[in-house]
Amino acid sequence: MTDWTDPDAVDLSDEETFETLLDRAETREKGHYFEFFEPGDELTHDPGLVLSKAGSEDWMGQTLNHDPAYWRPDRARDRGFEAVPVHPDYLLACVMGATVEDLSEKGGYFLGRDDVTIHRSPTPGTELAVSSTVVETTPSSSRPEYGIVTWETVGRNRETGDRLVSYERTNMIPRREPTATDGSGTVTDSGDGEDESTAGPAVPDTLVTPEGGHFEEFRAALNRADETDAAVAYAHERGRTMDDGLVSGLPLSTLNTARQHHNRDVMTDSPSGDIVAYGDVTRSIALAHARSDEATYREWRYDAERFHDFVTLGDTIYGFTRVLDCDADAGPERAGAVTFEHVAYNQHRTPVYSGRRTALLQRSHR
Ligand SMILES: C/C(=C\C(=O)SCCNC(=O)CCNC(=O)[C@H](O)C(C)(C)COP(=O)(O)OP(=O)(O)OC[C@H]1O[C@@H](n2cnc3c(N)ncnc32)[C@H](O)[C@@H]1OP(=O)(O)O)C(=O)O
Repeated sequence: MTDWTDPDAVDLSDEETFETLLDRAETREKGHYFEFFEPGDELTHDPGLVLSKAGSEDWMGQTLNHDPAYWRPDRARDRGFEAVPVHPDYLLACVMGATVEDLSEKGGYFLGRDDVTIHRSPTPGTELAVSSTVVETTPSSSRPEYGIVTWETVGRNRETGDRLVSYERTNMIPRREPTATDGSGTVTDSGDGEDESTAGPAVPDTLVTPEGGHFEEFRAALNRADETDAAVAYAHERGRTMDDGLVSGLPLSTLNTARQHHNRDVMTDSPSGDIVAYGDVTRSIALAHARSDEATYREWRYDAERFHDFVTLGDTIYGFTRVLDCDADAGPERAGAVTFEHVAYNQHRTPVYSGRRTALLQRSHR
């Protein structure tokens, strides 16, 4: 009998031997298929990520979120923070990153996120405790190899138990067993008899741009638009091309093990055909473009976030913003709340992300 523990019993450097071995080997799987998730299940995510100054600054630098309140103590104090906090996009990515191994490492795409609230602004050194509850599981009617899963996730300060971030997120998750479906999707008839292909999209004739970045300038722009049946909407000049650091580096630095971002071999045979950018990186870049054209006081809430199309290496992400509402009474005296719809789009002008964001903007006279 061969002694298979003998190091010389098998030549692992021989291609044919190695291939035969690989064929026989069972692969120890990572992540979970759609069938694993049941509504009501609670999952505690093991990675106890510690938020770091270096991680936050790297995220900010790479995504063009160059707001000095998140690295300069004097500017942080001016903005009402007791100490320099980590950037909220980095915080959100760290909370989400810690969930990926349990929720989505099997390889589904991030489709959207709702009810995102930044409850607190933690400082570097804060250790995260992250948990999720399965909210809903639905078979996909158009893609029999996938199901749709929604989870509610909460990221807390492990030491104090305080909530830092919470949200509901939806992913396409591969099924272990594809379902029987015609896979055709449903073609619906609007029923009004109008030929939609020639009607053209409904857009305002006039788009108004705020004259500055403070709360009053956004409110004035909305008032101006209201008088002239226009919308307040504008594009941002900056663009950021997706390189390796953004597509693979940033997700891995926040413990996001989704293969979509770092395994080109597996992704060749997937709907995107290549690795894709982490949704939170794409989103953060579009928000950075928008923030660079406003006097942000605080990030607050996000809703109806949707990822419409793939972003791959070499794509360039631009930003477009529509202003939806201004609320002078929300927040402290020195700021007012503005609700935006932000769109990230690529070099072909294809929207890849859209989402609503409510932020507190500084008032100009305070
Ligand atoms: C983190 C992380 C992973 C990532 O970050 S992945 C990178 C970010 N995400 C993407 O790049 C995906 C971009 N999206 C797309 O390219 C397309 O949406 C996609 C995935 C190709 C699918 O396109 P389809 O045109 O085939 O289909 P739909 O977009 O209509 O959606 C497929 C089914 O999902 C349902 N659905 C979509 N959005 C939601 C939602 N927000 N909530 C609930 N359900 C949603 C939709 O109704 C379709 O259902 P069917 O029953 O009709 O199949 C990580 O790993 O975590």
